[in-house]
Amino acid sequence: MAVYTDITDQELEGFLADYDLGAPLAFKGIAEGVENSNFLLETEKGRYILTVYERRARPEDLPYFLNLLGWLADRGYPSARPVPDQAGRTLKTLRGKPAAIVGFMPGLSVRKPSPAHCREAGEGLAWLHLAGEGYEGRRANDLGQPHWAPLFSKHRQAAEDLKPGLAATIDKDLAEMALAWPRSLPSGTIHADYFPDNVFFRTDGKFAATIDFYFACDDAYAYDVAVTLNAWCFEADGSFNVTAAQGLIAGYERRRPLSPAERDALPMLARGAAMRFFLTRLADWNATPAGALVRPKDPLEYERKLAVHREGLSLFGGRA
Ligand SMILES: Nc1ncnc2c1ncn2[C@@H]1O[C@H](COP(=O)(O)OP(=O)(O)OP(=O)(O)O)[C@@H](O)[C@H]1O
Ligand SMILES: N[C@@H](CCO)C(=O)O
Repeated sequence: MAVYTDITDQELEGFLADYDLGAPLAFKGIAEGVENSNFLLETEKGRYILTVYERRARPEDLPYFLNLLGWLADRGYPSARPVPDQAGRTLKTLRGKPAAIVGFMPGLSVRKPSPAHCREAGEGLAWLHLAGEGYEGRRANDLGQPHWAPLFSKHRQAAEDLKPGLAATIDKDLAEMALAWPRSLPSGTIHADYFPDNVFFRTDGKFAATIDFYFACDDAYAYDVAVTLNAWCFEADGSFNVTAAQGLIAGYERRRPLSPAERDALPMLARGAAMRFFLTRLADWNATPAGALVRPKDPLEYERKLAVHREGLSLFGGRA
């Protein structure tokens, strides 16, 4: 479950009094997600998502995220538009925490994406990159390559506890990545967490919408592709599905062809992207008490993905 903040009927009524949304008809907590508290809200005017921002999202970053959602929606990208109150404000406070209402996006996420889903998701990602061009908000990637070694230094012991010997392997990876990390690829606004649970499809399998922009930042577009390859193209047995990856890239290139430099960089970017999610999962694992209501995600899933990329398996078939 991810409802960390309970909202009473009275609090909801008080909150909605600032808006022009009519009376609430239904209101319920959403179990999915781990970061924030999300509620499905139905009013006389329509369906919405009310989010109370809980942990990782820094309050000073929230205008960046909400303005980005508005920017993308204005350009026809299927992302949830923030709803302003009567004074034009989209970022509000509820129970002393930052909160916002955004439009409800129809569609369903898929648990086990097929190569066809990967192709559609790839196209949705390229569309996002193009729609984000010109957005003036700036946010450095605070989970980008320069931040990995400092983050790992706080959690070395947890890595050793998970798998003896792992800390030294990660140290070596981090040193190699620091030397070889691509630094001059085309960059712009990226999603940075484009996982299957954040992408919705129509019932005919077509891409429908993207949600959860709370890691969005400025970084290389190809790094976003690499995050996506890792999240969508590994099989349950830990193998990398090259067909799904090729489909994802082909879908992406329907809208935004990758340059030769971006293609060449993908194996290293995918290795780094696996490191990023291994590290944040490791940190969460380390910080979550046994028996907590929200189970942290498994860091070892990403340690295995990291190991696959360490072997240098080519994303385009054969070995690199
Ligand atoms: N705009 C939206 N339209 C429809 N459903 C939404 C929308 N935003 C969120 N949801 C629903 O709420 C759930 C949780 O949302 P979200 O992924 O943003 O939460 P989170 O706590 O930030 O999660 P995560 O762990 O993925 O970072 C989604 O799986 C989806 O079911
Ligand atoms: N997508 C992330 C969680 C994001 O909030 C992960 O799988 O580790």
